[in-house]
Amino acid sequence: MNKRPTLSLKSPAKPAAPKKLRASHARELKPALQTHFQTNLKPDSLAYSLIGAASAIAQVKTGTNLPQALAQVWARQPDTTPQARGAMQDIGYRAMRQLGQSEALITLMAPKAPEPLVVALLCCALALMTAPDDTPPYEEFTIVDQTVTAAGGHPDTARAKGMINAVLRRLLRERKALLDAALLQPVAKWNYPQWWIDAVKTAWPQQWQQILASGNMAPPLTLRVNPRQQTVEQYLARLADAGMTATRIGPYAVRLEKPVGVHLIPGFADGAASVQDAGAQLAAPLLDVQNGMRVLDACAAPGGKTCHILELADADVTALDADARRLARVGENLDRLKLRATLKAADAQNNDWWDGQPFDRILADVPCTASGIVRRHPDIRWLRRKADTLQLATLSGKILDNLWQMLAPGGKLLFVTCSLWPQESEAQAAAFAVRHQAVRLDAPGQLLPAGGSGQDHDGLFYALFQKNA
Ligand SMILES: C[S@@+](CC[C@H](N)C(=O)[O-])C[C@H]1O[C@@H](n2cnc3c(N)ncnc32)[C@H](O)[C@@H]1O
Repeated sequence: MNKRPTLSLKSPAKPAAPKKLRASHARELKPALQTHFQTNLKPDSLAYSLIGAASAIAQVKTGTNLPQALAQVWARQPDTTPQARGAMQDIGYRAMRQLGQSEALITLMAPKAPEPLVVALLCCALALMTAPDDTPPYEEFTIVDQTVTAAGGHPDTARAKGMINAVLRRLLRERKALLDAALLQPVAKWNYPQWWIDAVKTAWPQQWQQILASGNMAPPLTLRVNPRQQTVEQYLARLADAGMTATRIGPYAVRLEKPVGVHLIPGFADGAASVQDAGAQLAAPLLDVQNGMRVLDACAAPGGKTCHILELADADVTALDADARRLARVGENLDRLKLRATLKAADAQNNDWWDGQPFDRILADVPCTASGIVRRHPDIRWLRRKADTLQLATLSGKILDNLWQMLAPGGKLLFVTCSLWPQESEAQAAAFAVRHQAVRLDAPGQLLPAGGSGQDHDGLFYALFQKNA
């Protein structure tokens, strides 16, 4: 894998002066009024999925992450079928990827700023009607009709039925003019907050457009084949027998042509394969763990890299995470793969949990802004604030300093982030090397996100250090 994936870039278009949002539209959205309302819409209707997705989007606008917001909707509506969950998830993720454009369209068309759930419902409908590949997943008139039905099925949106109908029908009539006007604003064109666009331009002046665009693509389903159970070739044959087309894109990485639910992945329940991005699969081999070594995975949950380390070597692994609930998922993943590690719920900034025995290898996959994995988590860009970068870089610096004392002479520490911001990644690594006179070994450095038929991975950063013997 190249250090810095290079892709051909078009020269940036001359930026047009952005149109100002009206003050009433620019204000922070209020939380949805009746978040506990249970709809009577039919669970197999698009209207049901639309109002569910809209409720989740309204919660994201108040600071909840999308998976959690969707889980809250499903908990409130226990009748939601697996198909409806899938549809809500799909609509919710599409809405997040196109939020900038949809909000700009609403500003252009709505007479005054609508209530939060109305905006969220419109964002869901507009994301379906303006699908980036020009193939709406439903007939456009069905989307309009079902959105109006959805609005009628919830007290926070019922009074806006007429306005919603008018807005969506106007989009059908005046699509090109409206989109041309909306896309003059960078936030609408790129679908990221302005500070995020500026930060990517500053950090990656040659690649910023490609980076922003790749963050808006739906991610592939990449699997990590468990070499304790079979070779990659054997697993590819198993996939082919199941009628699934897949390509090998890394030493253990296999990308499915069509993503499927985990329950449909051959051998998943028995640990034949796990879901993991191809870039994330570089960590365990880079750490170079040998049988019998003492290894610390200091920020382990949900355990993707812990499990990969144990698939490659019979090591004595301690998996640490500050979040006990997330740590439980490491245990579940280890059980599925029939692997063993010592789990500790503790803070990697402290050493009160440490028995004083040095580790031969330490993996520090530190908490970060996650700006490199936005194609998987399109809500992150709308939830993060600019100041988070500095706060998280300060925390990860403390974690790294604390872990260094636990490393045996001659041992290796792998520092990983899923960030695109140099403050969290290269600048952090360089400062760390100076503070501790750490030897820097060969590692990929910043991997910019890449998708498509060639390389395919998230945006990750790797720096490998060795302690003088
Ligand atoms: C990037 S995720 C780790 C992903 C994991 N290595 C994997 O591959 O599945 C970062 C993790 O750090 C944990 N974390 C945050 N602050 C921490 C701290 N002070 N000490 C230990 N873990 C922490 C979070 O709970 C989160 O699970």
